[in-house]
Amino acid sequence: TYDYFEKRNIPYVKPVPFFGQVWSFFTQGRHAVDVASEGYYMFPNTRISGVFTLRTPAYLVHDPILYKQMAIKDFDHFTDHVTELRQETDPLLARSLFFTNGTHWRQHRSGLSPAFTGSKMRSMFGLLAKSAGGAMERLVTSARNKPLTMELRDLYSRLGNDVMTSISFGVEVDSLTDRDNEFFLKGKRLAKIDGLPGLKFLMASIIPKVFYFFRLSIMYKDVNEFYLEAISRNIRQRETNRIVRPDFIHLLLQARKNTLGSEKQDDETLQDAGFSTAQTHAIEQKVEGRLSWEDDDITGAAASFFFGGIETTTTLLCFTSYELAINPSIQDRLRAEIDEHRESLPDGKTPTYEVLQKMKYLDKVVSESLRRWTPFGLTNRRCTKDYTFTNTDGTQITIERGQNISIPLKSFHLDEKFFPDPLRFDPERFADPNNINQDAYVPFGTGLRNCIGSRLALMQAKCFLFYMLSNFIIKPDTKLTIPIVIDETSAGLNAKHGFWMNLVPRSA
Ligand code: HEM
Repeated sequence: TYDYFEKRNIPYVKPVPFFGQVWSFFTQGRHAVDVASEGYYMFPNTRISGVFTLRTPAYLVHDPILYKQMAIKDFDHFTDHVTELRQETDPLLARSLFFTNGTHWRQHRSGLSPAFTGSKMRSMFGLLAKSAGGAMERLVTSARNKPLTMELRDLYSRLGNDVMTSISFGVEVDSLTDRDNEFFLKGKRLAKIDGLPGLKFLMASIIPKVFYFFRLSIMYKDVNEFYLEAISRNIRQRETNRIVRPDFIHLLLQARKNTLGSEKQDDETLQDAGFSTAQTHAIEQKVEGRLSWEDDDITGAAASFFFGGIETTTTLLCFTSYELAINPSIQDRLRAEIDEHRESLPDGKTPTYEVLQKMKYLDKVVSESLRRWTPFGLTNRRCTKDYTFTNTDGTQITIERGQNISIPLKSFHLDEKFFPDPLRFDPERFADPNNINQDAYVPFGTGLRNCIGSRLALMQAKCFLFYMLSNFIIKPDTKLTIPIVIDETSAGLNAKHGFWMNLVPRSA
């Protein structure tokens, strides 16, 4: 078994007998993404390297151009993600986009894509700005002109939960005041990727076959039951009372009735959500049949927005706030841009989709934050059809059907051959987009299976930052560790000791 890569002349990380790389995951006290990407730094002169998970060989892509080819031109060889979940044990996540494969994924993705276009995002923006603006007003009131000491992951995950509950499920909650409301508590358990669920998520990604065989589940049973019941109830109410609300449930009900279209013309003229927006690829022509969008499919889709969207967007906001707190000149410059644009707003405070897109410095700050602190540092593909390519030394390599492939997005972003002085936070890298290596800059992945929610994530992060800097100056609290210490036990990217900040009201 362990001579697999030797025979193929592919450099590989030497395995610990029987455990392979899984041993390092549990013994090295390093973050899972760094352990999985270790071959990237060991073998700088190859397009791909090998690794063993238990006794099974798997690949790590080193060359962003190879990733791009696999994800676009040769997509048919790599249509799947590696994870396999059972609907009996994980009824929500097994139906969600990230975890479905094959024909079901094609039907699901082509059905959902029209719900994420720029024009749909703009029409949802009102709900988002209302939820975030209301929360910000309550925060300002509670500050009573004095600095608030807050842990920002808690704050942003509350705001994010409320926004997603509103735009996904059509329910308005206030998790700043009603701190233990059921939607927040369940949403937090749904989006949780540290502790036990994080460990299970890692297992499902690293050793998917073992995970499947033992019928393990990622999600808590009570969370599945809560959402399946809440969404079915919500759909029945809408259908009985003919309620129309510009949110995801509405769009998915349109998909069910086959009436969800895209406003192509509008989308062509609409400015995109930012430099980092993941490009849309058409897969429609390759889809056989349509998904019937049962209630459980609609719930599964909405749950995947929580699972894929809340932690990642919260991470983006936390690390951006951290950088702004320790780089006051960047914060001042961003605040000046926000103030300038706020003056042009009809009510002088509520941002619009269009105004956010006009803010160039905001876009640079967010783009750089996604590079420096990649929220989703490693993605994967499963080879669905044998694939041959040429390595840097001229040898032909064939990846066989069924093999797993990891793609180290974080390593691309922190590689000095693509981004000089990579650990420095410097929004000016994005001053001229032509200077950015766009194959290596992939915070939302690339190709037909890239992140479907990039517009929503950017729009939400920019809206929250707009409100935060309009109302507060973000300063490090004494409890904040500088430089930040990463929590190596979390499956996502998190600070070990929290994001403790002082929010100083600007009116103080
Ligand atoms: C800053 C925030 C976010 C980051 C950095 C991020 C990043 C990513 C990445 C890297 C992937 C994998 C792409 C690939 O394999 O090529 C992905 C997939 C996905 N993301 Fe996001 N994401 C974010 C926010 C969101 C939001 C807000 C949503 C939903 C509303 C979302 C929904 C999804 C889904 C459903 C997939 C699976 C797509 C598929 O398999 O077809 N993400 N995301």
